Amino acid sequence: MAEAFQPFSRVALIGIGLIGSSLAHNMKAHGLAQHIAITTRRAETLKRAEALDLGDSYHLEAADAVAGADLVILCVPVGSVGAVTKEIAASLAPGAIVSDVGSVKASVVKAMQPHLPENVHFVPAHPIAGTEQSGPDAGFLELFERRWCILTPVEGSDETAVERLKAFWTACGSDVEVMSAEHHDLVLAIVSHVPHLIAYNIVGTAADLEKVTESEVVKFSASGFRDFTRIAASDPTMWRDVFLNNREAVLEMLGRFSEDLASLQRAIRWGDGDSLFELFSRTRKIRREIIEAGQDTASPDFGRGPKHEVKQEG
Ligand SMILES: NC(=O)C1=CN([C@@H]2O[C@H](COP(=O)(O)OP(=O)(O)OC[C@H]3O[C@@H](n4cnc5c(N)ncnc54)[C@H](O)[C@@H]3O)[C@@H](O)[C@H]2O)C=CC1
Ligand SMILES: O=C(O)C(=O)Cc1ccc(O)cc1
Repeated sequence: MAEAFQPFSRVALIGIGLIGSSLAHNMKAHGLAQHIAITTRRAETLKRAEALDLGDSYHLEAADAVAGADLVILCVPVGSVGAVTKEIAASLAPGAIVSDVGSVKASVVKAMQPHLPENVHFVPAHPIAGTEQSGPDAGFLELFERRWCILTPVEGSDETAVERLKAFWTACGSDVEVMSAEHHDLVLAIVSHVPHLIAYNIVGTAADLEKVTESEVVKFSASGFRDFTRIAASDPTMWRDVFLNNREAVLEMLGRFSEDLASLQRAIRWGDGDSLFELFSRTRKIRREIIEAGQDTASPDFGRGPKHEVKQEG
């Protein structure tokens, strides 16, 4: 896998939650970096990262971590990337590759790019791999295996830097695809962001109803509802930032979703079983195609995840 990979001499990970710590596990296991410098806001999280032996050096100042790094990866919520980039800009080494892992891309580019010096290579990235867990304990080596990682190079991005980052993610087990930030945001709105919103909404509605039905909603909830509760347990800060930063695409997809929901409502009202059956058959086929492609859920519920109990941050 990583045989031909030329290791980075120093990789700075800014933020050491689920994604940052999973990257650290990969860099260590596959020898992708000679030195891993870790930085995060809170001393307690940094101490936990050190206890887990995720890196080679630990810094409370992001600027200290990025000094001399040839790869810098921001692994923080998308609402924080602008402020973090501003903080590190003056300490970045000439020629460094600067990347991120944010679930939204156009707003990340807009927030980061103005702060970056001309002599670094900016290549935004998004691994389509995760779980509902967060914090440094949540990461695991296999997270990115056979998952997509999307790169959204900006205009004039250095080709060698893009290829280098592609090789890095490939060495982490990912299949890499390149597209524009805008296209990424539209696609992810429907396959990831709207589904999370639906989960937050249905669990919220059920929780409100619980008061009316005296706890019976949760007590008798079948597996369909339980699957939604896993997704609705995802990190509130991260997902607040996703919706605030992919507003247009999410609203567009929600409009389409609401129309289709209304037509289902009509089919039920008028006893149109054929329409219901046709849709449910189509969707069952999609699920089977996903399983066949080996892209089923990354949830620990499905046998993937850290072997130890996950202690949530904060
Ligand atoms: N959780 C998931 O399933 C996935 C998340 N992502 C993206 O990855 C990024 C990180 O997400 P997770 O690792 O899940 O989050 P997490 O909550 O597990 O970790 C975030 C880390 O960033 C630190 N942090 C927060 N604000 C900071 C700041 N201003 N400066 C320095 N450190 C700061 C936190 O202390 C924590 O260590 C987000 O942008 C998210 O959209 C991408 C793919 C999947
Ligand atoms: O846990 C799940 O079901 C996910 O959908 C994980 C996930 C969350 C956010 C991303 O940007 C990519 C993947």
